[in-house]
Amino acid sequence: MQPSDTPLRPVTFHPEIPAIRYIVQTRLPEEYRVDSIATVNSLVDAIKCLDIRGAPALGVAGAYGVALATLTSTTSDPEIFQQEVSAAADLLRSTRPTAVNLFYGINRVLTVVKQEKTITSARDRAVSEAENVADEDSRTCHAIGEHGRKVLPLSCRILTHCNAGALACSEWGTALGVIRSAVQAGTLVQVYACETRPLLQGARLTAWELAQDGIDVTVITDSMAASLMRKGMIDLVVVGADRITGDAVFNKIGTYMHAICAHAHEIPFYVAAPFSTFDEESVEADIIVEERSRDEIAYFGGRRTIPDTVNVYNPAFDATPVSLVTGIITEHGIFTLPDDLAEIRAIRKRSLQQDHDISL
Ligand SMILES: CSC[C@@H](O)[C@@H](O)C(=O)COP(=O)(O)O
Repeated sequence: MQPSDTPLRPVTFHPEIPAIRYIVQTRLPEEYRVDSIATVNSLVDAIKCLDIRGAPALGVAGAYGVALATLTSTTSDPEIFQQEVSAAADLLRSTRPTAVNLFYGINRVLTVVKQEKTITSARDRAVSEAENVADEDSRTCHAIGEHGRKVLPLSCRILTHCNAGALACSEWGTALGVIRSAVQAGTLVQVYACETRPLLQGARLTAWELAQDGIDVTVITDSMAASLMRKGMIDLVVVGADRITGDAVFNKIGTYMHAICAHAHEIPFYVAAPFSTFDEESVEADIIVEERSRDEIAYFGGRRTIPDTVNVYNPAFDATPVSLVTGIITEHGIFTLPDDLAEIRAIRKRSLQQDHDISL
């Protein structure tokens, strides 16, 4: 079991080996296991099967993956080296299409690699930029927590969906970061974690994380949420996001249903996400929603639950129109769309410029 006094980091990089270590999230809660991988191909497999998952953690894994590619390349030709690292980045980009943070992390490291003339300097820059992506994400999550906790009443019952916690980030979490910061500041919080069909990230991961921290958490099935709201048992909803376009928030399938129910019951619905989750120049229709395998729905606990001849539709995410979102809690404060679009654009432009300046 994870020692309780160290921050929970689901993915870490060990350039001296070189290897990426990660908490095998598909094994939780039965087993807390940390595995090690030494190739980009193994990282691709770990991402595809959701051993590593959650938007910001995918960004960190993508960044580490590109850094790993620089260290595992055996060529001494700088041109071939650049080609190999770019091919590894393409492979990592092909793993999951919806969470924009994955592309953000990969591109940050690839950009610095491309600026270097020698293999040695490219490796050094890649390793330190990948660590920057991870460290920035953990600072960002703490800032999101600080901004978010201020909107919570002193005692509240919060509904969340999927896992937007430390396991989905570098540490602390986005939605669960808000909860952790609130608890730390003395707010009395009771969390209802929706189990999150079909892969149960809420039941397996959110419940595990919060229980580890001694935070009051109760798991409910996804279909119970509306009824709890109607009974006055929920004060607000906080979820994470995989991508935020100018008009919609993409998050785990089922999120939209909670947003509609919250709206019907006049319950605030917050999204907690870093700026790296914004894709504000796109709109909902531009985004590819990942469709996952039939077996994730057709089997439960190893047993078949659907006749073989019957179709299954398994989109991993849904889109919630921004009109249903009370506020987007970020590291720079709380925003609403479309009202704050210009400000979001300006902040994004400034931080992209900063990244550029730092990397030159
Ligand atoms: C801070 S994580 C936000 C989202 O990535 C999370 O809510 C989610 O939908 C994760 O989906 P997953 O398919 O488990 O990667």
